[in-house]
Amino acid sequence: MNEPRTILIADDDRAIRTVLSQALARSGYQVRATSSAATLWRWVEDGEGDLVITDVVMPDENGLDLVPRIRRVRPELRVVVMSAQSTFATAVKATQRGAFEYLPKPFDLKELLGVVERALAAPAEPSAPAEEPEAERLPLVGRSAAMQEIYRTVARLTTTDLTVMITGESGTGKELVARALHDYGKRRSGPFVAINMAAIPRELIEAELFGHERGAFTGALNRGIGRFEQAAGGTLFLDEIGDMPPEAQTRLLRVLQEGEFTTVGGRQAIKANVRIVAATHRDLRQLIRQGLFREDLFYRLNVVPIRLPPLRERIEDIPLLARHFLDRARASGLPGKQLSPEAMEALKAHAWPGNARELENLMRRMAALYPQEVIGGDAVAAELAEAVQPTGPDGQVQPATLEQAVERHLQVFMAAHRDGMPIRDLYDRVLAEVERPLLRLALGATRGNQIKAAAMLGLNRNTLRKKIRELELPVVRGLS
Ligand SMILES: Nc1ncnc2c1ncn2[C@@H]1O[C@H](COP(=O)(O)OP(=O)(O)OP(=O)(O)O)[C@@H](O)[C@H]1O
Repeated sequence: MNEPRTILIADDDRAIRTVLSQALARSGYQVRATSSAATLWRWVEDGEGDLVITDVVMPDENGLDLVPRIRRVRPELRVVVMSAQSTFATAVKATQRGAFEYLPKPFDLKELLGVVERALAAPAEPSAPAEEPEAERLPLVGRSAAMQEIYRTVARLTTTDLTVMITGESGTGKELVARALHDYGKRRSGPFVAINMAAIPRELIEAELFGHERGAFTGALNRGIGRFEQAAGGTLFLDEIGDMPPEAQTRLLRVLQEGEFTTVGGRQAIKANVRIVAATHRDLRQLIRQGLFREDLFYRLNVVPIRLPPLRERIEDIPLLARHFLDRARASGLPGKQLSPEAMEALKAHAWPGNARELENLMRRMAALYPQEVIGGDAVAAELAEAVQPTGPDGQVQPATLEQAVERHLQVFMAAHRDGMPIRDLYDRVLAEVERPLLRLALGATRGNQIKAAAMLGLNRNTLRKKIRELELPVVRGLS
């Protein structure tokens, strides 16, 4: 039988040491656990252990500082870093200093066991810790679970050249993530070149991307260098890839398959030397179904998908982001401002259809225009109420979905009651607000036929009757 593998754990939290030790022992590993970085270091120097799991903040030393030292004396020894300080900086530092994996706390034990298994099975590769870019001033802000997952993915991708597809609504930070992938990746000394498919006339996209020869089309007076060539040695960011015209898609697919391209009107193949990061706010799978996007190109681009969640799905990030944007506004010369707790609540209650960009714009506007140093809740509520809402061709406000429409109404309602009477029975009242028009419309569509209306709604007939009574809906006689 194989010798059991030994895992060294360093964490100053006794509960975590116990939980980890028990779980690992149950899985057949030998475990040694300590609360201090110094003891861990001694074990490592003595040649003990097959894997290290270490916390970041320990009383005597920072676990992240240990990682490169461990990698230097024991290059074969894998290190897993876990941290409650779940910022982008920690994830990037851990990876760049040579950690095998980074796990934000709290983590799932099953996930940890999976990581341990992978770490022990991975072939030993001596790695020189990369020289570190300044990780403290990292641009990505937010500590929600969703953002932590993104930090981990981005951190892992800094050591590869894999193609990445970033999806997310407008303003969620797609370009920022693309830049982070470049700035902290292997190609950071090369150029970062961005091209937005939606911003360039369709007939010029191929020439923009691949360059053109003199006389290739009307107006091509000289040879033009394309973005592929400009980005050589660096990263090419293809923004709004869903808007790429079909011919350009075919050409791009060929480049991805063959690793080389020709300019428009040219014949000589040029080697492509770019890392591709693509982004879109559109649903590419739907575009594929509609025949507007090539499925084979999608699979070539979607090697590592990163989905950026809308801001309303990570409300806990709003305070951090709001402060970050106010700090940035101050750094750019605007007066420094703070947000009152009520202002913060008002920000958290907003639906942010424009995501982080909308929040950034609001913070800049308030920093520039609001006279007091502390911004109050009323001021934020007033600004948000005035925020431009998406309008249709007839100038009517058009919330994108029923959920958004309901949310918007509820926000106004809540804001109006913030300082006044306590709200009661909200749940029933809101449901009644939705039920009333729903039943009215179903009855209208079936010309008052309750049997048909019940079938349409998927309700039992008696339930529908009861609801009609409760909601005091008018019954159209003679038709049911
Ligand atoms: N997590 C974040 N931390 C800090 N700033 C952010 C974050 N997310 C977005 N921002 C800021 O919000 C603004 C919009 O981000 P960005 O331009 O990257 O969005 P996008 O998804 O590419 O938008 P679009 O699809 O409209 O091009 C930028 O100024 C960016 O710096």
